[in-house]
Amino acid sequence: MRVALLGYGTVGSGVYELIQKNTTAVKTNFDRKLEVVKILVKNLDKYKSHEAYHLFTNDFNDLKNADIDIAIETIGGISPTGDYLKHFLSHGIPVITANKDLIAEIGSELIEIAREHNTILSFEASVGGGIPILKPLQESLAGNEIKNISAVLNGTTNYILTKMYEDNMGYDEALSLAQSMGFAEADPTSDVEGYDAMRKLVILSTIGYKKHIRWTDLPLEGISRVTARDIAFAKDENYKIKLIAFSEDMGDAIYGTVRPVFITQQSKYAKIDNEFNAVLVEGDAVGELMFTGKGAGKYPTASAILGDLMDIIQNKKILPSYIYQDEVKIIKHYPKEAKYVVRFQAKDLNLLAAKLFSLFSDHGLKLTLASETQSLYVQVTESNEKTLLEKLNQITETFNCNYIHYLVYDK
Ligand SMILES: NC(=O)C1=CN([C@@H]2O[C@H](COP(=O)(O)OP(=O)(O)OC[C@H]3O[C@@H](n4cnc5c(N)ncnc54)[C@H](OP(=O)(O)O)[C@@H]3O)[C@@H](O)[C@H]2O)C=CC1
Ligand SMILES: N[C@@H](CC=O)C(=O)O
Ligand code: NA
Repeated sequence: MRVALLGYGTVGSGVYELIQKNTTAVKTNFDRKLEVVKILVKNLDKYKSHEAYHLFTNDFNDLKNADIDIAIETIGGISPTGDYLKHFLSHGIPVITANKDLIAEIGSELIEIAREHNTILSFEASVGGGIPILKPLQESLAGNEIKNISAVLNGTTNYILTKMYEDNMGYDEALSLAQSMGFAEADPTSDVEGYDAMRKLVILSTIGYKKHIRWTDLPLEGISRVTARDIAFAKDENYKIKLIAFSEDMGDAIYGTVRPVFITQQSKYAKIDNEFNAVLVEGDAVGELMFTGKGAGKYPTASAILGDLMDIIQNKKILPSYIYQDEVKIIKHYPKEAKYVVRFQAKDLNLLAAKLFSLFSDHGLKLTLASETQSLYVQVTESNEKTLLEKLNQITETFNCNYIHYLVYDK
């Protein structure tokens, strides 16, 4: 089995090492010889002292002209990667990718090309890093109607929030650390603004509900507006803040979101820290299942790619059920009554507090003043998100202030 490796960064180098490590086992167990025959990178000079320098190239034509049985893509991004993948698939060559950006954007098109050319596209590494989740969702849970999916899906932001909470580390320092450990995307905006988690949620939801959702259609908030003071407030009140991805199939519509939420210490996510991810799936037959493990990093991600590789070696030909269907109706607000924490920043906090009491007369409010940051934290009991936002917007019109509202997530 002649493997072409596209990309040799955090994930690609991990894949290369794991292939070397498993060559004997693959020979013994499957009677196949695994061999990396080409490695595509951008900057060839970086690899001059690599023991396998002769395999490296920065010219895709070298891969086109080589005799290749499997392509593994760990470059990332949409272009030129999308064209590379189309080339392999349209020549009947199986492709494994860790690229969630590409799958969320053109996964359906790529799978159609694979189907037409009787080959495979697999992408277990694209969601939840090392956690086996796509295969269990599609194959092991095939007898279930999937009701909802909720998850911590981004290692970088979970790492940042953990370090800010546990060690009082600053946001920038925590992000730099996550980058140095290879968790973050080339452009970490994808991580911190929630795009990465949203793309993963959409991949999970498309496979789980068999309804395609565009990742740009769902409401999204990352962690860039979460302050150290918010985290301190959460700690004082016995909560934690997590970036949660959540979707629910409501029959004729889908609710889906990525947003920072408050969770209690009893939450299933309370101990999912650092680069760990967790995916909670509810099926009508099986009930709730939780999958957890390292969602980012060199070896966990390479592990998922090796899993896909073993399936291809064994000639398993199950394509992910990642297909476009009719337009799906999207619900924009959280569909259940819930508690919220709102943080306001305003000049006159006393006047703001008075206005809040008059507006929320029917709800138990708990107010906490944080005058050192000119903020007021307001805990609102059972509320409908749409109504809550109408009231909050009324306040921002009256006062010169801004706010962030956190759902208190009950899983
Ligand atoms: N890091 C992680 O924990 C995880 C990453 N992923 C996904 O895996 C993929 C790779 O991520 P990661 O390994 O972290 O990224 P890196 O930035 O560490 O590595 C990217 C690699 O791709 C090469 N490359 C970049 N652009 C080109 C190009 N135009 N042509 C040829 N080669 C190119 C780079 O070459 P050079 O070395 O010369 O610069 C480098 O070797 C992404 O899709 C990411 O989202 C998925 C799960 C987890
Ligand atoms: N940047 C991603 C890497 C894995 O997908 C993350 O932090 O989770
Ligand atoms: Na995975």
